Amino acid sequence: MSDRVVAIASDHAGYRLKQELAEELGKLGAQPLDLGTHDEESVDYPDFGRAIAEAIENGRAERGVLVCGTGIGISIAANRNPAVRAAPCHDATITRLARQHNDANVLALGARTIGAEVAKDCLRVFLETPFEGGRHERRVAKLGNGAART
Ligand SMILES: O=C(CO)[C@H](O)[C@H](O)COP(=O)(O)O
Repeated sequence: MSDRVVAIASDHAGYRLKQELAEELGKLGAQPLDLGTHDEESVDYPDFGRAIAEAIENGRAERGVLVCGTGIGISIAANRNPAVRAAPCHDATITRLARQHNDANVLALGARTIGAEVAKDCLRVFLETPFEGGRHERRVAKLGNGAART
């Protein structure tokens, strides 16, 4: 993959991991679009889930990466936008399946629940794994999400 814009955002709990993953995105050949937060001062994760969702919806980014303490709250926030299919993931296997079966376009990670190396594995698999299509196409269509397949 090359020159793909990937938006990335976190709350305070995910800030440090988000910084590491933004650097990793560059190493993987993607262009990180950092939508904050920019330090460890306490903030509200819905604001950052929404920011990523808007970047996906308006085409500024092809995919997104979100980090909060657990990956749960920030993925709930992003999934309120119908352009988003955000998947909270904790290892490479579930990340691969989130791409192959669910065509997830946002990866959500928990900085308090997984280590940085596992998070980097998830990121690589998220970027490299194609959607399988076939029977999954029909099911993803029933989710009602309007985002283009990526
Ligand atoms: O994981 C999260 C949401 O799902 C948040 O990062 C977490 O709730 C933040 O907690 P605190 O304000 O105690 O740092």
